[in-house]
Amino acid sequence: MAVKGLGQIDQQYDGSKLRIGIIHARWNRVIIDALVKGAIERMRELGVKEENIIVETVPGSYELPWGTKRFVDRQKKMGEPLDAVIPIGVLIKGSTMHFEYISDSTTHALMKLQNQVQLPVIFGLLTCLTEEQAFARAGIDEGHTMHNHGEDWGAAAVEMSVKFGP
Ligand SMILES: O=Nc1c(NC[C@H](O)[C@H](O)[C@H](O)CO)[nH]c(=O)[nH]c1=O
Repeated sequence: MAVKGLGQIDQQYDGSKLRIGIIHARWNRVIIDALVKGAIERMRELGVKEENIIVETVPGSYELPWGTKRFVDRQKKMGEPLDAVIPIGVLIKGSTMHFEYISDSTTHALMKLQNQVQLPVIFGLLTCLTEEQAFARAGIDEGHTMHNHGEDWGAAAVEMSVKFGP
């Protein structure tokens, strides 16, 4: 069994009554698309209906906190409230401190957002030092050395919604 990662799901939660949002950044798009696909596939396996998985995008990871808040508010206003939301972004270290500042500020903002929106906000931010690390965590590196972390995020969204929903 994998030492790291979600390992065994402790039980199959029924996602058939859930509506879950995914909001993803558009930087590092090939990796993003694999993560989003993994999250959707896992949620579909857990019974979440295709029409109840709503996908939105923002320019980059730094826009995820504000975009997520407005996304949740908009869905509520439309009468189609979300049970959980999965912000997804891929930050890859460059030659400046940009990576550190966005990673740290966005992580804290997403954590705090849960209390503001009173919903599970799943942590879907990959903060990688190299492209290889990012490809591996999206399950699309040469040797498929790791599972697609998007699957974990989809499973976490369903579990948190079912266990701790209203
Ligand atoms: O710089 N690298 C990255 C990045 N920068 C853009 C930033 O998130 C934001 O969109 C702009 O600063 C405008 O506010 N956004 C990412 O998602 N991944 C990166 O690796």
